[in-house]
Amino acid sequence: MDSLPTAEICDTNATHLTNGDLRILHPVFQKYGQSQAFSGPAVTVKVFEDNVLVRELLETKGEGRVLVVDGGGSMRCALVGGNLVQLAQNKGWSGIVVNGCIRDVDEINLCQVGVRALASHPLKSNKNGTGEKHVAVYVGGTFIRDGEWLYADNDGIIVSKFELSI
Ligand SMILES: O=C([O-])CC(=O)C(=O)O
Repeated sequence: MDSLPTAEICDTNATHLTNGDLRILHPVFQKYGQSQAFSGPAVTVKVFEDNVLVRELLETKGEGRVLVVDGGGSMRCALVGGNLVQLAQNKGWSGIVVNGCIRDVDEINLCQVGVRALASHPLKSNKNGTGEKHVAVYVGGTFIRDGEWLYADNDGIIVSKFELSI
């Protein structure tokens, strides 16, 4: 999916940056997948070392949305792997942002879906189904609410209260 350039969004939305309607995530994410730029309404999920809810959401129609997974920054297992990214692609998600780790990097890098995560980790997560869907999450130093708009490209990731146009 085509996306507005994040640098241009920042240049043309100074007021929204000041009042907090537009927030820039800390530049701590690695880039995976073929898509260099993606955007869409955020769907949020908060989990810890358990990815059952992540799969449940990716099994629904993506309709160009971006799944934001707050995994609490855990460096002890992967919340998303090649199967889930393939599923996301098949269901029409435009991207996945993970405050945590992913695995199957070589497979993910062949997929069209844009993926951002802190790091890769070879271990799969627990499968107990704990966590919360559609709650406000704190990722990359900013709150992200379900339904806010997320824009990611090679310069960074920003989140906006409203859909943006230039
Ligand atoms: O199922 C998982 O836990 C994650 C994974 O490895 C995949 O998506 O391929």
